[in-house]
Amino acid sequence: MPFNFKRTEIEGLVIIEPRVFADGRGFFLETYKKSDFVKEGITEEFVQDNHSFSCKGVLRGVHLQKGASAQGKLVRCLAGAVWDVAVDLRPGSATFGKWFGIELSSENNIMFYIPPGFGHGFVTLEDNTHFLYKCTHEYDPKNDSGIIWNDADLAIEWPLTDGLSFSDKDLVLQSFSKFKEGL
Ligand SMILES: Cc1cn([C@H]2C[C@H](O)[C@@H](COP(=O)(O)OP(=O)(O)O[C@H]3O[C@H](C)C(=O)[C@H](O)[C@H]3O)O2)c(=O)[nH]c1=O
Repeated sequence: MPFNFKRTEIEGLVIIEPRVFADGRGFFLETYKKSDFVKEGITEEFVQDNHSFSCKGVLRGVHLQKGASAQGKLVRCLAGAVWDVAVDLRPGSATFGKWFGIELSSENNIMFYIPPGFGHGFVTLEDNTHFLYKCTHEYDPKNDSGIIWNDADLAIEWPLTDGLSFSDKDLVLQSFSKFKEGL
């Protein structure tokens, strides 16, 4: 089996450890295989691939697309390292408002599947971090939404909190309570 799939305490989140084939030249690994992922229950079709590059201390998120534009994401770090966070924002979920964080890096090659309905964000732990991810819905800015990174109710434990850089948009994202009002 080229992938080791591990579940978390939040239903739907999947940690994926690819099998690394190392040899004298370097290594080879598969980053996605439909048949294995469908067997694991990750049946959504991926329709868009994204790539972001950041220096250390960049925090992107917490973002999601609303309604029918909700995106599932299969994320990984090609170079560098991130602390990646998924927040359960699925109305009616037993873990609504709960978050899960994991370090993804070019060292550990770990991938992370985040189903539609979750907020997603990460903070980069190293310079020259290249973050790649597959999405199950195309970009739909009309349905872009998010929650401020340091919302007290979500209480996400970010490993870096000082000297961070943000987009202007991320600095004025709504609170979790405001987000809930809109549901
Ligand atoms: C997401 C996206 C953005 N853009 C354009 C819109 C902006 O002009 C520019 C930068 O977008 P933004 O500042 O929203 O990029 P991030 O802050 O990295 O946003 C992402 O960060 C978190 C971690 C996510 O999980 C989402 O995929 C996404 O929200 O790229 C596009 O053209 N297509 C896209 O799919």
